[in-house]
Amino acid sequence: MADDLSWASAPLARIKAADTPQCHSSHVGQEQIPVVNLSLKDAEAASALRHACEKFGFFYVAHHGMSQGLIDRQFAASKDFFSLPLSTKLNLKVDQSNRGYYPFGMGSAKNPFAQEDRKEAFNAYGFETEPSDATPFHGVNKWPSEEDLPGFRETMEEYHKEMSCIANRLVTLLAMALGLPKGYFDERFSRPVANVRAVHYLEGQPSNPEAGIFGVGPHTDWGALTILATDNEPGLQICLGKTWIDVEPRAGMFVVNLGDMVDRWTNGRFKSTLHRVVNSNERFSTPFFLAANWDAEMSVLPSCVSTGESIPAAPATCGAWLTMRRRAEYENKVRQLEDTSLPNARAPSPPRLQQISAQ
Ligand SMILES: O=C(O)CCC(=O)C(=O)O
Ligand SMILES: [Fe+2]
Repeated sequence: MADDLSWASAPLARIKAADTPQCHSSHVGQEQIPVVNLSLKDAEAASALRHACEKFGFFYVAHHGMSQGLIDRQFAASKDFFSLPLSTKLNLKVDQSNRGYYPFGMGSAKNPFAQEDRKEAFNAYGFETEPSDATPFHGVNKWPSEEDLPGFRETMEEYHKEMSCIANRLVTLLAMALGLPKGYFDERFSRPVANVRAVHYLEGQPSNPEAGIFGVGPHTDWGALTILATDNEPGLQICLGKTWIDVEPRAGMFVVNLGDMVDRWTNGRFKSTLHRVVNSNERFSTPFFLAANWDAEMSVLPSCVSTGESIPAAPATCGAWLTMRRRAEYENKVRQLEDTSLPNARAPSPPRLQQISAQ
């Protein structure tokens, strides 16, 4: 795996570092985010998908096939999890495996100039390796015991499994939308790095974009695509042109966005769009992140390169990509902490764990 991080901070045309400030203004505008109806025949759905991917990188999916019952059960399970005593949750704290509990105040602020994201989260992957596996994103999931939270694991695993089916359909449509054979991407998603993340934006912790305080700071997703379920609380915004656009929750639909892998494979034809969460109230959301196989290639699709077009450098495999994005984020954070001239040095620190712990 290459060890050079220079690409991560270089102003690359296509590969957006997490801190690229495309959307300067705090102006929030309106735009119709398209809906892709998954009950349509493949060709029709693929055509709608193509338009959405080229223009927005974001779309709703309707008639996706997941029952409202399972969506509701997942949110109920997620709320029960976050209501556990902090000490129980902290026993499941994330490590290099990226599995388990992200406490509030530790976070993964993706914008290094912002403060920590105002959220707590729980992460579980659809694959496991040996507990001793020190490869980033590998290892075993960290579930609360059945005694502490009966049925939580079963619900989240069922949700993950059904989300994987929707994701597979989207991957097929993605290939068709690019004019490729239906099964073109199947091989690179045969053992995907896919995870479900329950997220809780805390009550009494409203965002304040001017002060650099966010539910989630501006970022692009690292994987191939993300399928997001939210409660009825707004907050998600995407950067179109130079304006932040609200993505309102819509009953019965998920929000889907493309991540950096698809942006890279298509050389920017299909967009991984900058987004953030600006919330006023308590909010729950559950993104399902689909990345390709660990060893899948990051190379640009031949059909997406015109003669003479230059292609920015990038790691060779999806695993190397994920590892570097994570490391770049971490190193940015360290740089930020060390550099007192950065804006965050002047902003007040978020309250630490003890201060917000109601348990
Ligand atoms: O909670 C949301 O609406 C989106 C969260 C998000 O963008 C992320 O976790 O990558
Ligand atoms: Fe995201």
